[in-house]
Amino acid sequence: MRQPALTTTASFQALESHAVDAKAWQLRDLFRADPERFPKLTVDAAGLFLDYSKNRLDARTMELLLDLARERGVETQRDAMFVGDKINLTEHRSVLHTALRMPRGKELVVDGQNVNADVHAVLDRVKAFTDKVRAGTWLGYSGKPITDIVNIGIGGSDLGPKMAVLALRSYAHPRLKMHFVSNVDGHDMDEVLAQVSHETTLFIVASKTFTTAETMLNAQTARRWFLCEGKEEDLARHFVAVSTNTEAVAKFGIDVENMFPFWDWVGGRYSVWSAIGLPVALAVGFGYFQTMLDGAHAMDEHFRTAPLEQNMPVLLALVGFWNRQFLGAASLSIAPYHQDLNRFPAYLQQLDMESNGKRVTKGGQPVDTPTCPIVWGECGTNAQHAYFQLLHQGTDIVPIDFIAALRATHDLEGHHDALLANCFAQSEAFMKGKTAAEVRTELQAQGLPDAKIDELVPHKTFPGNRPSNTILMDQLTPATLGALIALYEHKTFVQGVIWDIASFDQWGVELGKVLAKKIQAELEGDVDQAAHDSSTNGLIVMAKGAKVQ
Ligand SMILES: O=P(O)(O)OC[C@H]1O[C@H](O)[C@H](O)[C@@H](O)[C@@H]1O
Repeated sequence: MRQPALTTTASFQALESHAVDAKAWQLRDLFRADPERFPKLTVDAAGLFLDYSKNRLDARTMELLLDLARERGVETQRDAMFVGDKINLTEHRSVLHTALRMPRGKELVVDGQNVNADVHAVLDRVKAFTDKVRAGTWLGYSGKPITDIVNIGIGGSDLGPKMAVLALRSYAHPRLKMHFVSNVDGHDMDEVLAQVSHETTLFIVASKTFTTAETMLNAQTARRWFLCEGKEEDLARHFVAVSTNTEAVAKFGIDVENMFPFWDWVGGRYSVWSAIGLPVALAVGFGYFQTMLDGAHAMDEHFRTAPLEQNMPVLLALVGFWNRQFLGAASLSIAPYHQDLNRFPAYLQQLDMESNGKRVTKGGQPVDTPTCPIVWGECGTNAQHAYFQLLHQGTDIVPIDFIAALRATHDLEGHHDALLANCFAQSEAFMKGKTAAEVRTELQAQGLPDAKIDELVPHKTFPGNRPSNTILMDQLTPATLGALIALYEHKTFVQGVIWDIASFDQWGVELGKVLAKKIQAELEGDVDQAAHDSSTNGLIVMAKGAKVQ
Protein backbone atom coordinates (compact mmCIF):
# COMPACT_ATOMS: atom_id res chain seq x y z
CA MET A 1 0.00 0.00 0.00
CA ARG A 2 1.34 3.46 -0.98
CA GLN A 3 2.03 5.54 2.17
CA PRO A 4 1.43 9.29 2.19
CA ALA A 5 4.56 11.40 2.66
CA LEU A 6 5.53 11.27 6.34
CA THR A 7 5.33 15.01 6.96
CA THR A 8 1.77 15.17 5.59
CA THR A 9 0.36 12.70 8.12
CA ALA A 10 -1.80 13.95 10.98
CA SER A 11 0.29 12.20 13.64
CA PHE A 12 3.55 13.67 12.31
CA GLN A 13 2.04 17.12 12.29
CA ALA A 14 0.79 16.68 15.86
CA LEU A 15 4.32 15.69 16.86
CA GLU A 16 5.74 18.67 15.06
CA SER A 17 3.64 21.13 17.05
CA HIS A 18 4.35 19.24 20.28
CA ALA A 19 8.08 19.40 19.50
CA VAL A 20 8.10 23.21 19.37
CA ASP A 21 8.01 23.26 23.19
CA ALA A 22 9.47 19.83 23.85
CA LYS A 23 12.73 20.69 22.11
CA ALA A 24 13.39 23.26 24.81
CA TRP A 25 12.71 20.92 27.73
CA GLN A 26 15.48 20.27 30.20
CA LEU A 27 15.90 16.68 31.34
CA ARG A 28 16.80 17.87 34.84
CA ASP A 29 13.41 19.59 35.08
CA LEU A 30 11.55 16.56 33.74
CA PHE A 31 13.10 14.36 36.43
CA ARG A 32 12.44 16.94 39.13
CA ALA A 33 8.81 17.34 38.09
CA ASP A 34 7.99 13.63 38.10
CA PRO A 35 9.56 11.28 40.68
CA GLU A 36 7.83 8.40 38.88
CA ARG A 37 9.62 9.07 35.62
CA PHE A 38 11.85 6.00 35.90
CA PRO A 39 9.08 3.41 36.42
CA LYS A 40 6.96 5.11 33.76
CA LEU A 41 9.61 5.19 31.06
CA THR A 42 11.16 1.75 31.44
CA VAL A 43 10.17 -1.62 30.05
CA ASP A 44 11.20 -5.29 30.45
CA ALA A 45 11.21 -7.94 27.75
CA ALA A 46 12.92 -11.25 27.01
CA GLY A 47 15.52 -10.80 29.75
CA LEU A 48 16.32 -7.20 28.80
CA PHE A 49 15.45 -3.97 30.53
CA LEU A 50 15.22 -0.65 28.70
CA ASP A 51 15.37 2.68 30.49
CA TYR A 52 14.44 5.45 28.04
CA SER A 53 13.64 8.02 30.72
CA LYS A 54 16.78 10.06 30.00
CA ASN A 55 15.33 11.33 26.71
CA ARG A 56 13.72 14.72 26.12
CA LEU A 57 10.18 13.46 26.03
CA ASP A 58 7.19 12.87 28.27
CA ALA A 59 4.05 10.74 28.35
CA ARG A 60 2.35 12.97 25.77
CA THR A 61 5.35 12.67 23.42
CA MET A 62 5.13 8.91 23.67
CA GLU A 63 1.39 8.96 22.99
CA LEU A 64 1.95 10.99 19.83
CA LEU A 65 4.82 8.79 18.71
CA LEU A 66 2.65 5.71 19.24
CA ASP A 67 -0.09 7.35 17.16
CA LEU A 68 2.48 7.79 14.42
CA ALA A 69 3.51 4.12 14.65
CA ARG A 70 -0.13 3.12 14.27
CA GLU A 71 -0.81 5.53 11.43
CA ARG A 72 2.23 4.24 9.53
CA GLY A 73 0.98 0.66 9.91
CA VAL A 74 3.73 -0.77 12.12
CA GLU A 75 1.45 -3.53 13.41
CA THR A 76 0.18 -4.60 9.98
CA GLN A 77 3.65 -4.56 8.46
CA ARG A 78 5.11 -6.43 11.42
CA ASP A 79 2.48 -9.13 11.00
CA ALA A 80 3.15 -9.27 7.26
CA MET A 81 6.86 -9.85 7.94
CA PHE A 82 6.22 -12.69 10.39
CA VAL A 83 3.93 -14.60 8.01
CA GLY A 84 6.33 -14.32 5.08
CA ASP A 85 4.69 -11.69 2.86
CA LYS A 86 7.13 -10.35 0.28
CA ILE A 87 7.92 -7.15 2.13
CA ASN A 88 11.34 -6.84 0.48
CA LEU A 89 9.72 -5.13 -2.48
CA THR A 90 12.67 -4.32 -4.73
CA GLU A 91 13.92 -7.90 -4.58
CA HIS A 92 10.45 -9.41 -4.32
CA ARG A 93 11.39 -11.55 -1.33
CA SER A 94 10.02 -12.52 2.05
CA VAL A 95 11.92 -11.38 5.12
CA LEU A 96 12.00 -14.32 7.48
CA HIS A 97 14.99 -14.14 9.80
CA THR A 98 12.42 -14.62 12.58
CA ALA A 99 11.63 -18.08 11.13
CA LEU A 100 15.26 -19.10 11.72
CA ARG A 101 14.66 -19.01 15.45
CA MET A 102 11.16 -20.48 15.56
CA PRO A 103 10.84 -23.56 17.74
CA ARG A 104 10.69 -26.87 15.93
CA GLY A 105 7.29 -27.88 14.66
CA LYS A 106 5.70 -24.44 14.34
CA GLU A 107 3.86 -24.37 11.06
CA LEU A 108 5.08 -21.81 8.52
CA VAL A 109 4.61 -22.48 4.84
CA VAL A 110 5.70 -19.81 2.37
CA ASP A 111 5.43 -20.31 -1.41
CA GLY A 112 4.90 -24.01 -0.81
CA GLN A 113 8.11 -24.26 1.25
CA ASN A 114 7.73 -25.74 4.71
CA VAL A 115 10.02 -23.15 6.21
CA ASN A 116 10.12 -24.55 9.73
CA ALA A 117 10.99 -28.07 8.58
CA ASP A 118 13.73 -26.78 6.25
CA VAL A 119 15.23 -24.56 8.94
CA HIS A 120 15.37 -27.39 11.45
CA ALA A 121 16.78 -29.86 8.92
CA VAL A 122 19.74 -27.51 8.42
CA LEU A 123 20.06 -26.91 12.17
CA ASP A 124 20.26 -30.69 12.65
CA ARG A 125 23.13 -30.83 10.16
CA VAL A 126 24.84 -27.90 11.90
CA LYS A 127 24.49 -29.77 15.19
CA ALA A 128 25.87 -33.05 13.83
CA PHE A 129 28.84 -31.26 12.27
CA THR A 130 29.66 -29.05 15.25
CA ASP A 131 29.38 -32.01 17.62
CA LYS A 132 31.99 -33.89 15.58
CA VAL A 133 34.42 -30.99 15.28
CA ARG A 134 34.11 -30.14 18.97
CA ALA A 135 34.50 -33.77 20.06
CA GLY A 136 37.64 -34.04 17.96
CA THR A 137 36.23 -36.76 15.72
CA TRP A 138 36.22 -34.61 12.57
CA LEU A 139 39.85 -35.09 11.63
CA GLY A 140 42.24 -33.18 9.41
CA TYR A 141 44.14 -35.03 6.66
CA SER A 142 46.88 -36.24 8.98
CA GLY A 143 44.40 -37.66 11.49
CA LYS A 144 44.60 -34.80 14.00
CA PRO A 145 41.53 -33.01 15.40
CA ILE A 146 40.74 -29.51 14.16
CA THR A 147 42.23 -26.76 16.33
CA ASP A 148 41.64 -23.62 14.25
CA ILE A 149 38.59 -22.44 12.38
CA VAL A 150 38.88 -19.67 9.81
CA ASN A 151 35.64 -18.04 8.72
CA ILE A 152 36.03 -16.37 5.34
CA GLY A 153 33.16 -13.97 4.68
CA ILE A 154 32.38 -10.26 4.66
CA GLY A 155 29.49 -8.00 5.69
CA GLY A 156 26.66 -10.10 7.06
CA SER A 157 28.72 -13.25 6.53
CA ASP A 158 31.35 -11.93 8.93
CA LEU A 159 30.06 -9.25 11.30
CA GLY A 160 27.37 -11.33 13.03
CA PRO A 161 29.39 -14.48 13.71
CA LYS A 162 32.48 -12.47 14.66
CA MET A 163 30.51 -10.29 17.06
CA ALA A 164 28.69 -13.26 18.64
CA VAL A 165 31.80 -15.45 19.00
CA LEU A 166 33.49 -12.63 20.91
CA ALA A 167 30.36 -11.86 22.95
CA LEU A 168 30.12 -15.50 24.06
CA ARG A 169 33.85 -15.88 24.64
CA SER A 170 33.29 -17.23 28.14
CA TYR A 171 31.38 -20.21 26.68
CA ALA A 172 34.07 -21.06 24.13
CA HIS A 173 35.54 -24.49 23.48
CA PRO A 174 39.07 -24.70 24.91
CA ARG A 175 40.62 -26.39 21.86
CA LEU A 176 39.06 -24.42 19.05
CA LYS A 177 40.54 -21.08 18.11
CA MET A 178 38.30 -18.95 15.91
CA HIS A 179 39.64 -16.61 13.23
CA PHE A 180 37.80 -14.30 10.85
CA VAL A 181 39.11 -13.08 7.52
CA SER A 182 36.95 -10.56 5.70
CA ASN A 183 39.06 -7.91 4.03
CA VAL A 184 40.28 -8.24 0.46
CA ASP A 185 43.46 -6.72 1.87
CA GLY A 186 45.89 -9.62 1.94
CA HIS A 187 47.22 -8.43 5.30
CA ASP A 188 44.06 -9.83 6.86
CA MET A 189 44.55 -13.34 5.45
CA ASP A 190 48.31 -13.17 5.88
CA GLU A 191 47.99 -12.53 9.60
CA VAL A 192 45.68 -15.51 10.12
CA LEU A 193 47.60 -17.97 7.93
CA ALA A 194 50.72 -17.20 9.94
CA GLN A 195 49.00 -18.54 13.05
CA VAL A 196 47.46 -21.79 11.80
CA SER A 197 48.64 -25.18 10.60
CA HIS A 198 47.54 -26.94 7.40
CA GLU A 199 46.83 -30.18 9.25
CA THR A 200 44.41 -28.83 11.82
CA THR A 201 42.61 -25.88 10.18
CA LEU A 202 39.03 -25.85 8.98
CA PHE A 203 37.98 -23.07 6.58
CA ILE A 204 34.37 -21.97 6.41
CA VAL A 205 33.65 -20.09 3.20
CA ALA A 206 30.57 -18.06 4.11
CA SER A 207 28.77 -16.12 1.44
CA LYS A 208 25.07 -15.85 0.76
CA THR A 209 25.62 -15.24 -2.94
CA PHE A 210 29.00 -17.00 -3.28
CA THR A 211 29.96 -14.27 -5.73
CA THR A 212 31.30 -11.60 -3.38
CA ALA A 213 34.70 -10.65 -4.81
CA GLU A 214 36.52 -10.31 -1.48
CA THR A 215 35.33 -13.67 -0.18
CA MET A 216 36.04 -15.49 -3.43
CA LEU A 217 39.59 -14.13 -3.59
CA ASN A 218 40.23 -14.97 0.08
CA ALA A 219 38.80 -18.46 -0.41
CA GLN A 220 41.04 -19.06 -3.45
CA THR A 221 44.06 -17.89 -1.45
CA ALA A 222 43.16 -20.22 1.43
CA ARG A 223 42.73 -23.09 -1.00
CA ARG A 224 46.11 -22.42 -2.61
CA TRP A 225 47.74 -22.17 0.82
CA PHE A 226 46.16 -25.45 1.89
CA LEU A 227 47.29 -27.25 -1.25
CA CYS A 228 50.93 -26.38 -0.45
CA GLU A 229 50.75 -29.19 2.13
CA GLY A 230 47.41 -30.97 1.73
CA LYS A 231 46.16 -32.80 -1.35
CA GLU A 232 43.09 -32.18 -3.52
CA GLU A 233 41.36 -35.19 -1.97
CA ASP A 234 41.90 -33.69 1.52
CA LEU A 235 39.99 -30.51 0.67
CA ALA A 236 36.67 -31.95 1.86
CA ARG A 237 38.00 -32.33 5.42
CA HIS A 238 39.25 -28.76 5.51
CA PHE A 239 36.74 -26.66 3.56
CA VAL A 240 33.03 -26.23 4.18
CA ALA A 241 30.68 -23.63 2.74
CA VAL A 242 27.64 -21.72 3.92
CA SER A 243 25.61 -20.29 1.06
CA THR A 244 22.33 -20.09 -0.84
CA ASN A 245 24.19 -20.82 -4.10
CA THR A 246 24.83 -24.58 -4.44
CA GLU A 247 26.03 -24.30 -8.02
CA ALA A 248 28.75 -21.77 -7.21
CA VAL A 249 29.87 -23.78 -4.17
CA ALA A 250 30.28 -26.90 -6.32
CA LYS A 251 32.09 -24.89 -8.99
CA PHE A 252 34.52 -23.58 -6.39
CA GLY A 253 35.37 -27.18 -5.54
CA ILE A 254 33.69 -27.59 -2.19
CA ASP A 255 31.82 -30.85 -1.81
CA VAL A 256 28.12 -29.92 -1.61
CA GLU A 257 27.85 -32.55 1.13
CA ASN A 258 29.90 -30.01 3.12
CA MET A 259 27.65 -27.10 2.28
CA PHE A 260 25.17 -25.69 4.78
CA PRO A 261 22.38 -23.97 2.89
CA PHE A 262 20.14 -21.05 3.71
CA TRP A 263 17.59 -19.13 1.72
CA ASP A 264 17.11 -15.89 -0.20
CA TRP A 265 14.57 -14.73 2.41
CA VAL A 266 17.41 -14.30 4.91
CA GLY A 267 19.10 -10.91 4.45
CA GLY A 268 22.89 -10.96 4.86
CA ARG A 269 22.81 -8.64 7.87
CA TYR A 270 20.05 -10.76 9.44
CA SER A 271 21.79 -14.09 8.83
CA VAL A 272 23.69 -14.90 12.04
CA TRP A 273 20.74 -17.14 13.00
CA SER A 274 21.13 -19.27 9.90
CA ALA A 275 24.05 -21.58 9.06
CA ILE A 276 26.07 -18.34 8.78
CA GLY A 277 26.16 -18.74 12.58
CA LEU A 278 28.20 -21.94 12.16
CA PRO A 279 31.33 -20.38 13.75
CA VAL A 280 29.19 -19.46 16.78
CA ALA A 281 27.84 -23.02 17.06
CA LEU A 282 31.37 -24.40 16.70
CA ALA A 283 32.77 -22.06 19.33
CA VAL A 284 30.09 -22.38 22.00
CA GLY A 285 28.44 -25.66 21.06
CA PHE A 286 25.10 -26.25 19.41
CA GLY A 287 23.24 -26.15 22.74
CA TYR A 288 24.27 -22.58 23.46
CA PHE A 289 23.73 -21.58 19.81
CA GLN A 290 20.19 -22.88 20.15
CA THR A 291 19.83 -20.86 23.38
CA MET A 292 20.85 -17.75 21.44
CA LEU A 293 18.12 -18.52 18.90
CA ASP A 294 15.65 -19.04 21.77
CA GLY A 295 16.60 -15.65 23.24
CA ALA A 296 15.90 -14.01 19.88
CA HIS A 297 12.62 -15.91 19.59
CA ALA A 298 11.55 -14.61 23.00
CA MET A 299 12.14 -11.07 21.70
CA ASP A 300 10.25 -11.93 18.49
CA GLU A 301 7.27 -13.09 20.50
CA HIS A 302 7.37 -9.94 22.59
CA PHE A 303 7.61 -7.76 19.47
CA ARG A 304 4.81 -9.69 17.75
CA THR A 305 2.36 -9.67 20.66
CA ALA A 306 3.05 -6.88 23.17
CA PRO A 307 0.90 -3.74 22.92
CA LEU A 308 2.86 -0.98 21.24
CA GLU A 309 3.10 1.07 24.44
CA GLN A 310 4.99 -1.76 26.16
CA ASN A 311 6.79 -3.04 23.10
CA MET A 312 10.54 -2.63 23.60
CA PRO A 313 11.68 -2.57 19.96
CA VAL A 314 8.84 -0.18 19.09
CA LEU A 315 9.71 2.15 21.98
CA LEU A 316 13.42 2.10 21.15
CA ALA A 317 12.58 2.88 17.53
CA LEU A 318 10.21 5.73 18.42
CA VAL A 319 12.67 7.35 20.81
CA GLY A 320 15.36 7.09 18.11
CA PHE A 321 12.98 8.60 15.56
CA TRP A 322 12.17 11.47 17.93
CA ASN A 323 15.84 12.24 18.50
CA ARG A 324 16.67 12.02 14.81
CA GLN A 325 13.72 14.06 13.62
CA PHE A 326 13.12 16.66 16.28
CA LEU A 327 16.48 17.06 18.05
CA GLY A 328 18.35 16.83 14.75
CA ALA A 329 20.59 14.06 16.06
CA ALA A 330 22.45 12.88 12.97
CA SER A 331 24.28 10.08 14.75
CA LEU A 332 23.72 7.47 17.41
CA SER A 333 26.56 6.28 19.56
CA ILE A 334 26.52 2.74 20.93
CA ALA A 335 28.38 2.32 24.20
CA PRO A 336 28.50 -1.27 25.40
CA TYR A 337 29.85 -1.37 28.95
CA HIS A 338 30.97 -4.94 28.35
CA GLN A 339 34.28 -5.70 26.69
CA ASP A 340 32.85 -8.84 25.09
CA LEU A 341 30.40 -6.64 23.14
CA ASN A 342 33.34 -4.90 21.52
CA ARG A 343 32.16 -5.76 18.00
CA PHE A 344 28.51 -4.94 18.68
CA PRO A 345 28.69 -1.33 17.40
CA ALA A 346 30.28 -2.56 14.14
CA TYR A 347 27.55 -5.18 13.83
CA LEU A 348 24.85 -2.54 14.37
CA GLN A 349 26.41 -0.29 11.77
CA GLN A 350 25.60 -2.78 9.05
CA LEU A 351 22.26 -3.75 10.53
CA ASP A 352 20.97 -0.21 10.80
CA MET A 353 22.84 1.78 8.16
CA GLU A 354 22.61 -0.78 5.38
CA SER A 355 18.91 -1.23 6.16
CA ASN A 356 17.76 2.34 6.63
CA GLY A 357 20.45 4.44 4.98
CA LYS A 358 18.09 5.26 2.12
CA ARG A 359 16.86 8.48 0.52
CA VAL A 360 13.76 7.38 -1.32
CA THR A 361 10.53 5.83 -0.11
CA LYS A 362 9.33 2.38 -1.08
CA GLY A 363 7.41 4.09 -3.88
CA GLY A 364 10.61 5.73 -5.17
CA GLN A 365 9.83 9.29 -4.03
CA PRO A 366 12.50 11.32 -2.19
CA VAL A 367 11.93 11.03 1.57
CA ASP A 368 10.84 14.26 3.17
CA THR A 369 12.64 13.75 6.50
CA PRO A 370 16.10 12.61 7.56
CA THR A 371 16.46 8.82 7.82
CA CYS A 372 18.94 6.53 9.57
CA PRO A 373 21.47 8.23 11.84
CA ILE A 374 25.13 7.33 11.57
CA VAL A 375 25.75 4.52 14.04
CA TRP A 376 29.12 4.29 15.71
CA GLY A 377 30.70 3.56 19.07
CA GLU A 378 33.17 1.76 21.25
CA CYS A 379 33.14 0.02 24.58
CA GLY A 380 33.00 2.00 27.77
CA THR A 381 35.08 2.87 29.67
CA ASN A 382 37.57 3.23 26.79
CA ALA A 383 35.23 5.57 24.92
CA GLN A 384 35.14 7.93 27.90
CA HIS A 385 38.87 8.57 27.54
CA ALA A 386 38.66 9.23 23.84
CA TYR A 387 35.61 10.93 22.34
CA PHE A 388 33.15 11.42 25.20
CA GLN A 389 34.60 14.96 25.48
CA LEU A 390 32.73 15.87 22.30
CA LEU A 391 29.57 14.14 23.45
CA HIS A 392 29.60 16.13 26.71
CA GLN A 393 30.67 19.54 25.47
CA GLY A 394 30.67 19.54 21.66
CA THR A 395 28.16 21.39 19.51
CA ASP A 396 26.25 18.31 18.28
CA ILE A 397 23.67 16.33 20.16
CA VAL A 398 24.64 12.66 19.99
CA PRO A 399 22.20 10.28 21.69
CA ILE A 400 23.85 7.25 23.29
CA ASP A 401 22.69 3.70 23.90
CA PHE A 402 24.42 2.39 27.02
CA ILE A 403 24.39 -1.42 27.21
CA ALA A 404 25.47 -3.28 30.34
CA ALA A 405 25.13 -6.55 32.24
CA LEU A 406 24.33 -6.42 35.95
CA ARG A 407 26.56 -9.40 36.65
CA ALA A 408 29.92 -10.16 35.10
CA THR A 409 30.98 -13.51 33.68
CA HIS A 410 34.40 -13.20 35.38
CA ASP A 411 35.17 -13.15 39.10
CA LEU A 412 37.86 -10.49 39.24
CA GLU A 413 37.31 -8.40 42.31
CA GLY A 414 36.28 -4.74 42.09
CA HIS A 415 36.01 -4.49 38.32
CA HIS A 416 32.31 -4.85 37.80
CA ASP A 417 31.27 -2.18 40.31
CA ALA A 418 33.79 0.16 38.73
CA LEU A 419 32.39 -0.58 35.28
CA LEU A 420 28.74 -0.10 36.22
CA ALA A 421 29.54 3.00 38.26
CA ASN A 422 31.08 4.53 35.14
CA CYS A 423 28.17 3.52 32.94
CA PHE A 424 25.54 5.01 35.23
CA ALA A 425 27.68 8.08 35.99
CA GLN A 426 28.01 8.86 32.30
CA SER A 427 24.29 8.75 31.57
CA GLU A 428 23.69 10.88 34.67
CA ALA A 429 26.33 13.39 33.57
CA PHE A 430 24.93 13.57 30.04
CA MET A 431 21.47 14.16 31.44
CA LYS A 432 22.27 16.62 34.24
CA GLY A 433 25.29 18.47 32.98
CA LYS A 434 26.88 21.02 35.28
CA THR A 435 25.65 24.62 35.30
CA ALA A 436 27.86 27.69 35.31
CA ALA A 437 26.61 28.49 38.81
CA GLU A 438 27.62 25.04 40.06
CA VAL A 439 31.06 25.39 38.52
CA ARG A 440 31.48 28.87 40.05
CA THR A 441 30.57 27.66 43.55
CA GLU A 442 33.01 24.77 43.24
CA LEU A 443 35.86 27.04 42.12
CA GLN A 444 35.10 29.55 44.83
CA ALA A 445 35.32 26.78 47.44
CA GLN A 446 38.80 26.02 46.08
CA GLY A 447 39.72 29.65 46.83
CA LEU A 448 40.54 30.63 43.25
CA PRO A 449 40.73 34.36 42.44
CA ASP A 450 37.68 35.84 40.68
CA ALA A 451 39.49 36.50 37.42
CA LYS A 452 40.61 32.87 37.20
CA ILE A 453 37.09 31.71 38.01
CA ASP A 454 35.64 33.90 35.22
CA GLU A 455 38.16 32.42 32.82
CA LEU A 456 37.46 28.79 33.76
CA VAL A 457 33.66 28.79 34.14
CA PRO A 458 32.75 28.52 30.42
CA HIS A 459 35.24 25.68 29.90
CA LYS A 460 34.12 23.70 32.92
CA THR A 461 30.38 24.05 32.29
CA PHE A 462 28.48 21.04 30.89
CA PRO A 463 25.25 21.85 29.04
CA GLY A 464 23.75 18.44 29.87
CA ASN A 465 20.29 17.66 28.52
CA ARG A 466 21.87 15.03 26.28
CA PRO A 467 19.63 12.03 25.62
CA SER A 468 20.50 8.40 26.27
CA ASN A 469 18.94 4.96 26.67
CA THR A 470 20.25 2.32 29.02
CA ILE A 471 19.76 -1.35 28.19
CA LEU A 472 20.48 -3.77 31.00
CA MET A 473 20.58 -7.54 31.21
CA ASP A 474 21.35 -9.79 34.13
CA GLN A 475 24.40 -11.34 32.44
CA LEU A 476 25.65 -11.52 28.88
CA THR A 477 24.55 -15.05 27.99
CA PRO A 478 23.57 -16.74 24.72
CA ALA A 479 19.91 -15.97 25.54
CA THR A 480 20.38 -12.29 26.37
CA LEU A 481 22.68 -11.81 23.39
CA GLY A 482 20.01 -13.32 21.12
CA ALA A 483 17.38 -11.02 22.59
CA LEU A 484 19.65 -7.97 22.27
CA ILE A 485 20.37 -8.56 18.59
CA ALA A 486 16.67 -9.20 17.86
CA LEU A 487 15.75 -6.03 19.76
CA TYR A 488 17.86 -3.94 17.39
CA GLU A 489 16.69 -5.87 14.32
CA HIS A 490 13.09 -5.02 15.15
CA LYS A 491 13.95 -1.46 16.08
CA THR A 492 15.46 -1.05 12.61
CA PHE A 493 12.34 -2.58 11.06
CA VAL A 494 9.99 -0.20 12.89
CA GLN A 495 11.98 2.87 11.90
CA GLY A 496 12.00 1.68 8.29
CA VAL A 497 8.21 1.42 8.40
CA ILE A 498 7.87 4.92 9.81
CA TRP A 499 10.14 6.37 7.13
CA ASP A 500 8.46 4.12 4.52
CA ILE A 501 11.78 3.00 3.15
CA ALA A 502 12.86 -0.37 1.77
CA SER A 503 14.89 -1.67 4.71
CA PHE A 504 15.81 -5.03 3.21
CA ASP A 505 17.77 -4.17 0.07
CA GLN A 506 21.20 -2.51 -0.30
CA TRP A 507 21.60 -1.16 -3.81
CA GLY A 508 23.94 1.52 -2.50
CA VAL A 509 26.82 -0.94 -2.29
CA GLU A 510 26.73 -1.83 -5.99
CA LEU A 511 28.31 1.15 -7.77
CA GLY A 512 31.65 0.86 -5.97
CA LYS A 513 31.81 -2.87 -6.70
CA VAL A 514 31.42 -2.28 -10.45
CA LEU A 515 33.99 0.51 -10.54
CA ALA A 516 36.47 -1.53 -8.48
CA LYS A 517 36.29 -4.36 -11.02
CA LYS A 518 37.07 -1.97 -13.84
CA ILE A 519 39.94 -0.29 -11.98
CA GLN A 520 41.42 -3.64 -10.96
CA ALA A 521 41.55 -4.59 -14.66
CA GLU A 522 43.33 -1.29 -15.33
CA LEU A 523 45.84 -1.89 -12.52
CA GLU A 524 46.62 -5.21 -14.12
CA GLY A 525 46.48 -3.95 -17.74
CA ASP A 526 45.98 -0.67 -19.60
CA VAL A 527 44.55 2.46 -18.03
CA ASP A 528 41.31 3.68 -19.62
CA GLN A 529 42.07 7.37 -19.09
CA ALA A 530 38.91 8.58 -20.82
CA ALA A 531 36.76 6.68 -18.33
CA HIS A 532 37.95 8.61 -15.28
CA ASP A 533 38.42 12.06 -13.84
CA SER A 534 41.95 13.43 -13.30
CA SER A 535 42.02 12.48 -9.62
CA THR A 536 41.11 8.83 -10.22
CA ASN A 537 43.51 8.63 -13.18
CA GLY A 538 46.27 10.16 -11.07
CA LEU A 539 45.76 7.63 -8.29
CA ILE A 540 45.71 4.69 -10.71
CA VAL A 541 48.94 5.87 -12.31
CA MET A 542 50.60 6.13 -8.87
CA ALA A 543 49.59 2.56 -7.98
CA LYS A 544 50.87 1.26 -11.30
CA GLY A 545 54.12 3.16 -10.78
CA ALA A 546 54.60 1.58 -7.37
CA LYS A 547 54.21 -1.90 -8.91
CA VAL A 548 57.24 -1.51 -11.18
CA GLN A 549 59.56 -0.33 -8.40
O1 LIG B 1 27.22 -13.11 1.99
P1 LIG B 1 27.61 -12.44 0.73
O2 LIG B 1 26.70 -12.75 -0.41
O3 LIG B 1 29.06 -12.72 0.40
O4 LIG B 1 27.49 -10.89 0.96
C1 LIG B 1 28.28 -10.19 1.88
C2 LIG B 1 27.85 -8.74 2.03
O5 LIG B 1 28.17 -8.03 0.84
C3 LIG B 1 27.21 -7.27 0.14
O6 LIG B 1 27.87 -6.38 -0.72
C4 LIG B 1 26.20 -6.55 0.99
O7 LIG B 1 26.49 -5.18 1.11
C5 LIG B 1 26.01 -7.14 2.36
O8 LIG B 1 24.68 -7.00 2.72
C6 LIG B 1 26.41 -8.60 2.44
O9 LIG B 1 26.23 -9.05 3.75
